[in-house]
Amino acid sequence: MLRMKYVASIGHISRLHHTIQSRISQIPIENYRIFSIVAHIDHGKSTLSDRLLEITGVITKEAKNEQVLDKLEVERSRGITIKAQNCSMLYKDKFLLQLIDTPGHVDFRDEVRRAVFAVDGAILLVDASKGVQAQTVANFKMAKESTVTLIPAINKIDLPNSEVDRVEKQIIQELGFEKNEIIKISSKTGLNIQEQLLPAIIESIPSPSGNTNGPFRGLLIDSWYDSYQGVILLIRVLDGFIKEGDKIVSGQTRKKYEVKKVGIMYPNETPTGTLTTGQVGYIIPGMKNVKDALLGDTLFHLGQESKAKLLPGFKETKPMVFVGAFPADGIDHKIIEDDINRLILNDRSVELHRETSNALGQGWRLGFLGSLHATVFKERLEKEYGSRLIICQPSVPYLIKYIDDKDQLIKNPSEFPNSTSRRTTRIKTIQEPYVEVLTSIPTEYVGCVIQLIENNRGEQKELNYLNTEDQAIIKYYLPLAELVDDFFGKLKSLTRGYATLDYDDAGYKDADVVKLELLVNGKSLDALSKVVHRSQVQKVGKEWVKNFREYLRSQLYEVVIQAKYDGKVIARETIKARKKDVLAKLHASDVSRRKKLLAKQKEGKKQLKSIGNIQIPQDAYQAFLRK
Ligand SMILES: Nc1nc2c(ncn2[C@@H]2O[C@H](COP(=O)(O)OP(=O)(O)OP(=O)(O)O)[C@@H](O)[C@H]2O)c(=O)[nH]1
Repeated sequence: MLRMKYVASIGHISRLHHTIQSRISQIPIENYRIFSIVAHIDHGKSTLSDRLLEITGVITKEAKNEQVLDKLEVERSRGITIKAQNCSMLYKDKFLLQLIDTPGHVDFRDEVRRAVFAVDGAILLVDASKGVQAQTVANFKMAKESTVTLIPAINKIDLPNSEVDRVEKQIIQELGFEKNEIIKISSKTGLNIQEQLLPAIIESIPSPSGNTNGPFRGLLIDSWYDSYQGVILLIRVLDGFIKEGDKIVSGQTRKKYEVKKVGIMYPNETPTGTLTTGQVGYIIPGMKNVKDALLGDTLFHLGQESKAKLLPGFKETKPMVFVGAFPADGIDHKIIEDDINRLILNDRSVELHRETSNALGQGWRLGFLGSLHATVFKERLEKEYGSRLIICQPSVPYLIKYIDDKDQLIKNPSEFPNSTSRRTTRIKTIQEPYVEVLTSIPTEYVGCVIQLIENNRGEQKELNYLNTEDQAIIKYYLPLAELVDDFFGKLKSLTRGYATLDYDDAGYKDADVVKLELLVNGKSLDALSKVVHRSQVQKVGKEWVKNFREYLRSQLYEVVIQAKYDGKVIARETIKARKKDVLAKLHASDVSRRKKLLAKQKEGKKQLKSIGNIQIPQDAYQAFLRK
């Protein structure tokens, strides 16, 4: 019975797919639109996507599908979009609207960049209660550079504290739009979306260009791994068409594949058997390794590659925040490694290397795009696999330049050269990564934010007051190490949550940095080493030894905790030995038993000493690192 029901539902699904395909085939390419939504974090992209999906019938209102395109559990629980998703929509059976959703957080800027590269237009969404923010400006500039058509829209106009006129003025004066171009909507209630936003998408965004009869050319926009189907590629067909069974070749890797399945995202994978010029959809090429899917790659029909032009491709994302990770007590190394590898299948920007620490044993060094990316990954690991990890403090890569013009990138602080090796290895300079940051704040906070930037080794570049006069945007250079060290948290608390921030890579600059080590009874705890600026070394060293002492339970032996750099001890704390009275319960006259117990205690001490070890419980590391 159950099986028949299942078969019937499969039949129903395949009829549905067939209907969608025949409906799409009636729509001419002039009525296709490929667009994206870009905005500052939380300004409502995912909510607007939901409304568009509802209006076009992809999802029903009753289904209460909130943030349908945020498919990862952590995206829903944190209410942020991490992985860009795509969905095709049929509007009144006359238009094929193809949306590429984008993540809002700055760590995922490259995903936004890719989406913008792959579309013909974008909706620039601004929250009516918050106005133009750092990421609005950054996204606006990025979209302008790639010459996509922009539709400015003020969202959340239903909010009682919305300031539509003020925000409209900002958009006109700061971003240069005309008053009549700006659309005012509520993604929550749906106000003006069908009446004004959809017509604007259709009227302003150009239809895709491309040679429908030419040799097939596909732009690889995204890829993900499905445990049943393998690697899935999201492509935009630039010329020609692709169908199931076609043999294709990658322009960048020259690897060949046979296309097993072809379809559109509606909102999940929906087979159509073919994709034609101007359509965005997925193909399943039987690719073994997701790393072979180079985003921005051009795909051709096998044998036709010389007849069509290869696109320049996208810049590969580089991990910039590195974290040591070790299995917590009782967790199997192999099991957790499998879990991490499974997660990486779907997050190609994570870098993974094995690493061994004298203090924490066998583990890994993971590279992430930013500190939120690192936190989200850890949360996913815990939520999706229930595994537990000890995560070390994040660090940034340092570039060592040698006299003989060789360069070396150090991603693990424990490998950072100390002063002796600096002299012997003929190092010319050491450089650290910088970012160019945009921060928007209410004007009353300008003074204290500039102070914070200076205290964190930042260098102010520009200060602009938005013409509405209550908002300022500061542009400055900041060492990435400072940004990673909760700079945003400090900025938020200083401005009572009003500050917003966006950053972009600004290359490497010379840095006076040293390796700070934490020693317990003379032995360096490598996993805790940190590279710090010379001006901060005393302060950090003192804090370190004090904090670590708090988390170490008293031991049978005296414990000396030291912070050391360049061969010098700069801070020290001592925990006195805990005396265990082994004779406490003994009767005074029991001399032989007394001697025996004292001898046993002596032997025990000798054994521990011979190991030369102090028992540092793992929760001490965990508590220390969490602080
Ligand atoms: N009142 C009101 N709230 C809205 C509107 N649009 C979005 N919101 C709310 O604003 C919050 C953020 O919305 P999201 O759609 O998650 O924002 P987002 O831009 O996708 O966020 P990221 O994916 O993290 O960049 C949610 O609580 C939404 O319910 C609106 O038009 N009116």
